[in-house]
Amino acid sequence: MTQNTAGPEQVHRDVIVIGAGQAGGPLAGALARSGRCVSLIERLHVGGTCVNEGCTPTKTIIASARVAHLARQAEQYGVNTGAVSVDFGRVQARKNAVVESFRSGSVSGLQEAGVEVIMGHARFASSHSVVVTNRAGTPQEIHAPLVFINTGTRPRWPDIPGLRDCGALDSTGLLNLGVQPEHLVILGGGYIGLEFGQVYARLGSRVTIVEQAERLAIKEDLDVVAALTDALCEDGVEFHFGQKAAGVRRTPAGIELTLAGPQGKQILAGSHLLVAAGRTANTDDLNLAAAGVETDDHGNIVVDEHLRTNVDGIYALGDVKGGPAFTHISYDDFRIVRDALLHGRHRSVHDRLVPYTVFTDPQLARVGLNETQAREKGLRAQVYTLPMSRVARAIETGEIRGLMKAIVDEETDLILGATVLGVDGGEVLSVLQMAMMGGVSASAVRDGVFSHPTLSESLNNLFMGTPVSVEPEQAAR
Ligand SMILES: Cc1cc2nc3c(=O)[nH]c(=O)nc-3n(C[C@H](O)[C@H](O)[C@H](O)COP(=O)(O)OP(=O)(O)OC[C@H]3O[C@@H](n4cnc5c(N)ncnc54)[C@H](O)[C@@H]3O)c2cc1C
Ligand SMILES: NC(=O)c1ccc[n+]([C@@H]2O[C@H](COP(=O)([O-])OP(=O)(O)OC[C@H]3O[C@@H](n4cnc5c(N)ncnc54)[C@H](O)[C@@H]3O)[C@@H](O)[C@H]2O)c1
Repeated sequence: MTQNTAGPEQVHRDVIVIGAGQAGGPLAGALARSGRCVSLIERLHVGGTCVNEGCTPTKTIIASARVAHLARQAEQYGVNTGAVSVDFGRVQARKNAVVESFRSGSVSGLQEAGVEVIMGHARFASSHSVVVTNRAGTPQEIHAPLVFINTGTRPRWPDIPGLRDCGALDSTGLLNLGVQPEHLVILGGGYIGLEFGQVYARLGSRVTIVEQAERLAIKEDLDVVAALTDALCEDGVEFHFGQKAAGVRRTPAGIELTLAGPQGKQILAGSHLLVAAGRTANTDDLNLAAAGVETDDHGNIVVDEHLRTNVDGIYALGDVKGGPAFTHISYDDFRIVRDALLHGRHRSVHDRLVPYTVFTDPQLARVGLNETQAREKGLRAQVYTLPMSRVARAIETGEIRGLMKAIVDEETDLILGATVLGVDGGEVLSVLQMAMMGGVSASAVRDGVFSHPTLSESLNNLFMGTPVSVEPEQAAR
């Protein structure tokens, strides 16, 4: 239904979805297929961060970097390759082709479902209306009783003198850079810093990561962090821990970062600077005040366990609610909302496990509790550990870096959490996660029959080992 008034054209729909990310696109499709009239507003690319500048492009170039790495190791396997060189243009072209195919798949899925996709930037005009100027320059005010916000996040640029003017890149900028950096300096040793750091080191760049914390991955157990740090150093990544950038400036050769740490000031020069210091919710430009939607001190939208904001009929899904910022979580947010609205099933965000995998090599994958957390909680638990150097499959394939750990409840023998730092760690972790989801005990996994020689088969060995109790003096359950 369309009305002509002064100002923007007034349009009425059943549903507005803002942002075509990992929740917004599937939700718009599901609601349209259920017969609702749905407008999906997206300002840049359908598919959002994951498809266009996140998971898909990074995992595609990680694959190229892994091939370069293996080719350099070829001699150890008795294979001669000659000198290994990287054609950076072809690496980028392969990545772009995969991104394009995923993106166009998302677009055609929405078209088939009958979703009206409007390419433009949405702003709230009231609690249940949104103004958008589409790419043809036509302003519209769209009204709907249901509004879903899936606007995601963007890179956070720390407030460092000179940072904005020195030609630094964020992850999106680096993915689009046509040349391979000679010396990539990375500010931040989190997910993005580590994945990009190893990629570029393996492609042939010099890489230096500056991390303000005293070590990597502060949420992880110390033995896991030490093994990950060693693996990355072995691949040529250099680290500066406990250092803050006090300033940065552009030089004829690239950039120069002034670091301030316990040892005083230090200058670090590089050809390019990647800012990988976290991300900020895309809420500041939504005019949320007009809708009355509440945000927290960081600008994240506040939601309840069913993803409802404080305003009736407005939901927020994905990273914009402050994380956990993963594609699988955003997609599950979609399923929670879809099931509540279309199938009358009301699941809470608290009912799910939140696994994650850092796609370094070895991958760092984790679900549930680690040893440190079990100790902090004073749980009566056992810790099982198996180095990858004792996994038959890893020895055969020559990829023995890392370790597996599992935390098991002393009383029930159920798995409370696991960390796998190893080749294909994310896949092995999923086996342990399935055991957690199904209430399968550690003894049952120990005695399970798995194909030989797979990485998963080594879970027999993990639970055959002698466990260590989480420090008994702190056990208080
Ligand atoms: C480099 C990188 C690598 C990553 N790798 C992984 C990985 O391996 N695994 C993993 O699980 N996660 C990964 N992530 C995180 C993952 O990409 C996000 O968690 C995921 O995309 C979920 O995002 P979302 O659905 O909340 O929104 P997004 O995918 O961010 O989509 C939000 C969309 O909203 C649009 N938008 C914003 N504001 C407006 C507005 N006002 N009007 C209209 N449109 C708007 C944006 O253009 C965007 O398309 C990675 C992220 C990055 C940056
Ligand atoms: N494989 C994956 O699942 C994957 C991959 C990439 C990104 N992501 C998601 O994207 C999010 C953002 O990634 P990210 O790496 O930007 O953030 P992050 O929060 O993972 O890491 C940021 C790091 O930068 C450091 N830092 C912050 N300010 C700094 C400064 N001024 N100087 C030096 N160090 C500084 C922090 O201490 C932290 O270690 C992640 O939290 C994750 O949810 C997931």
